[in-house]
Amino acid sequence: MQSSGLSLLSAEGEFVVRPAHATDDPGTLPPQDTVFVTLKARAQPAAARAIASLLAPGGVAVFANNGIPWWWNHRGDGDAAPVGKLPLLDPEGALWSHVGPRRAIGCVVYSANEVVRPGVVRHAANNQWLLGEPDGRLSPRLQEIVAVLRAAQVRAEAVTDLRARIWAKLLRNAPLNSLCALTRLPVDQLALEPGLQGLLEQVIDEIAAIAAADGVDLSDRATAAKAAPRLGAAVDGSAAPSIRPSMLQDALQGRAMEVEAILGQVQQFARERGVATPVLDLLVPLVRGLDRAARR
Ligand SMILES: NC(=O)C1=CN([C@@H]2O[C@H](COP(=O)(O)OP(=O)(O)OC[C@H]3O[C@@H](n4cnc5c(N)ncnc54)[C@H](OP(=O)(O)O)[C@@H]3O)[C@@H](O)[C@H]2O)C=CC1
Ligand SMILES: CC(C)(CO)C(=O)C(=O)O
Repeated sequence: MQSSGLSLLSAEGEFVVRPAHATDDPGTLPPQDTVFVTLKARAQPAAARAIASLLAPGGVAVFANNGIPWWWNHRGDGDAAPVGKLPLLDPEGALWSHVGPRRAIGCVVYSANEVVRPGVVRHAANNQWLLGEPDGRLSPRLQEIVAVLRAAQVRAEAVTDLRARIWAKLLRNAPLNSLCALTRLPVDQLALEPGLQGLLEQVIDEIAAIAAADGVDLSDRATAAKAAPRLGAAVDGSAAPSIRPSMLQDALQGRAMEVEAILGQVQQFARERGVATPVLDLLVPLVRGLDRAARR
């Protein structure tokens, strides 16, 4: 990025941006009003101090992530309660104590991408970014950030029901990311194997049942996710190119996987709410094992 900028390759065209600053040392940057965190969930706790030190007074960190975010239990009633922290996602509470959920904004991303070489990203499908406050308010800071993104041609939207949107995206990520990582198949080839299609549908039903226990009705979306699994994250109806979900990309490169954000914490919620999840119960240890092997 320092030498050649950041390139985006896409069917809609290609462009190169030259960032004003590109550094691996956030300490060299001045305080920021907004920090976009696009780290995998697993990398966030170790970066908590660096993220916090980048924030100007009144600054906010936007966490653009798949799965359950670390701030999930913050609903606007104080951030000191230890019960708020989710140990599977924030084991030492570093995100909770250094960044703090009051300085977090969540973001659900429908945009399939892969880094093909350093500084070069291939964009496969979709461009929808749903941003929301943990307490569901349509705050001025939320609206300002969405306006900045929209001015940059990013299809961003401020939402007041982010947790429901997170559940809806999990209908795709829990089955697709895990089954693609375990089989090494891209999304468009999963449906060619009848047994995999069946598993995928069962995971979708389990996610919908856990969401229902959390007060979120995903029946229609679950039906749609089963009907068009080959579309992956496609929300615009366009034909899906071959998509390798981020967890498959991690598996192929021997990187840590987002097991807990996409599967483990979801299973934990199911247990707390008494929802039976036989397929998730099988997938969680399998993907944890895959993750362990990939990182050896
Ligand atoms: N890829 C996709 O299509 C989609 C991804 N998502 C979600 O978006 C989030 C980000 O995923 P994705 O973009 O695929 O992830 P990637 O792994 O492609 O990118 C993460 C980046 O973080 C960098 N990084 C890791 N640790 C640090 C650190 N301590 N400080 C600074 N940079 C660091 C990595 O650098 P390096 O490469 O040098 O290690 C890498 O460039 C995830 O939650 C994912 O689930 C959501 C929708 C679609
Ligand atoms: C596969 C995709 C694009 C949507 O399911 C995704 O969110 C990911 O790669 O993690």
